[in-house]
Amino acid sequence: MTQTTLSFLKGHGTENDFVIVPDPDNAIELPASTVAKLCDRRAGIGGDGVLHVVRSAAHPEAAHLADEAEWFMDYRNSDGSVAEMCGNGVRVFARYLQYAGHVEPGDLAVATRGGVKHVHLDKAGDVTVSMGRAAFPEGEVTVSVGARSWPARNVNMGNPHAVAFVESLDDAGNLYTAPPFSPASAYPTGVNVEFVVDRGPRHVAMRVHERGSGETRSCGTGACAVAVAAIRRDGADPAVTGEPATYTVDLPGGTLVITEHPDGRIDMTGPAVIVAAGEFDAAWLTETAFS
Ligand SMILES: N[C@H](CCC[C@H](N)C(=O)O)C(=O)O
Repeated sequence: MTQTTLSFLKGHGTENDFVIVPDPDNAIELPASTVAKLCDRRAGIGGDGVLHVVRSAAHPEAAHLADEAEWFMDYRNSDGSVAEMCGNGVRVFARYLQYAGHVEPGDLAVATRGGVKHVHLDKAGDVTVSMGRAAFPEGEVTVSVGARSWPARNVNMGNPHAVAFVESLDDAGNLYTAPPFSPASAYPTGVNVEFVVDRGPRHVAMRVHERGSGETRSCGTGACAVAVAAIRRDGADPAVTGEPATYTVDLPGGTLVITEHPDGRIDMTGPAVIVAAGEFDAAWLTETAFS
């Protein structure tokens, strides 16, 4: 019996890693169970999420964006859930498009569930994504670890974030489970929770428990949420000062540089690496058990 294989690649941005599934015509079914299999670090390929690479015109959620962005990043968390946006994912997605010869280095647009993102891609080195503007939903929220709780800043980067400033990153505990938040109504579809400490002027460090993936080594939208929360805590809001504010965000997997402009636009700059390319057995993908 001839085996049918499907291509995949592995990539990461500050060690937030992804299984890349090229599928220009949107022909590969990716239910949550299949995504979880691909992301399983023992029985599968392993990753914090899947970047399903589809031409915008071939995907019902992106066809309306096809004139603006030829490619759609159909992002999934490692538990199979769908998220509106993945900042590290967009950088790796752009690097894949270059690796596959679909784009030349320079400026390109990527369609996402959080809208079209504009990317600047050099031949090698860092990638810059224009992440759009942060929103600050009303209402106080708190996050907890064990018996301790902290007030958190509610920030939306297309996806939801709760940003808590703490004394030590150890205060976050082991982050094996999602930190409880209150009120429950604040995040009806769950939330990415960031714990932040200061490292110096306009320099912070963070850990994150990501919705749908658990603790990751890095979160691009989370780094943006942390930066805009710190900018406002520090009285450096560019809409008030008229000056852009640039913050360095250290994560367990690397460093991202976030700039907020007076008009609210946020740029994120960081690495994006294609690690490997391979093929997996299509039959394995559809088997129900982790045999
Ligand atoms: N887990 C996130 C999506 C991935 C975000 C993160 N990997 C990034 O780089 O922004 C969510 O469910 O909203």
